[in-house]
Amino acid sequence: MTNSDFRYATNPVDARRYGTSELREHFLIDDLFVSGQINLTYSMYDRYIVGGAMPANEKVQLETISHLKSDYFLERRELGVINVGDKGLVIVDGMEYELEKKEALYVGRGSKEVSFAKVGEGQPLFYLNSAPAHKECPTRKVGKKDAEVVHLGDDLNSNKRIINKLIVNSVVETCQLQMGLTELLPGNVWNTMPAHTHSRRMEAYFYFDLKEGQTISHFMGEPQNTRHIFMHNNQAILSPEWSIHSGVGTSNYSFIWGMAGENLDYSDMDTCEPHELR
Ligand SMILES: O=C[C@H](O)[C@@H](O)CC(=O)C(=O)O
Ligand SMILES: [Zn+2]
Repeated sequence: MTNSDFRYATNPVDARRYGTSELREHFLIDDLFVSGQINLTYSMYDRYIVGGAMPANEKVQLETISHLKSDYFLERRELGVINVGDKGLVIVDGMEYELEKKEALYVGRGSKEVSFAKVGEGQPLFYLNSAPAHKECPTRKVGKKDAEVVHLGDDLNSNKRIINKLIVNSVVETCQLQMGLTELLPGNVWNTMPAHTHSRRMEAYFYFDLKEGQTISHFMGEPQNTRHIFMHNNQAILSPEWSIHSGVGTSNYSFIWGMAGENLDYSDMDTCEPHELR
């Protein structure tokens, strides 16, 4: 069963008045993985969809949702899938792609049947991002060895991390989707600091591999007008194009970033230095 939720976009001036519950209601996505279900959030930020697929013993099929008014989900869209659980299968029009934890699959526009399945007893958890697509690009698996890897940060600033660019245009052709996975090394807790905005693209973060009982304070908002949202393991958050997206954990963790919008230029960011934040 494919379930969907809808979010309007918020402008930065209105967002300044939001309290804790409104921030959580508009930006936090906390119900991604439900056994035997696909849960999707359709947002008005570049019509980006964020979701999760958790196959039970039966495979679970990606169905179209009412917001798309399409015959099938990928009629006018592209899809990025990253597995954050045990080994699993993504089946695209009869072709099986086996994904280990932290491996990705790009699924091109026009693919009619997409389903998710277990391999043996393990529980795969497929994190999904989708954006409107103007043309068909070939479906392709991106394993961890195919990633473009960047090392950022250092121990002294508690932000030593590995950026694995998975679904980016130097690795796989896409229309507007970009996705990757960042791993904080033990003892390091800050992601995306110095923070940045990119008004050409929206972004979504999905935090995982956070240890039991720990939390992440995610920072959003205009650089001079920030807010925080406490997040737990396996939760996602929408970042409007005007917002920073950065976080600090009570322990280390990993997260998936996904973006869509005007360009495919990962480095097109406006950086905010730590002392400039308010
Ligand atoms: O626009 C790019 C995204 O925000 C992330 O790739 C940043 C990130 O993973 C990091 O600095 O840790
Ligand atoms: Zn960003």
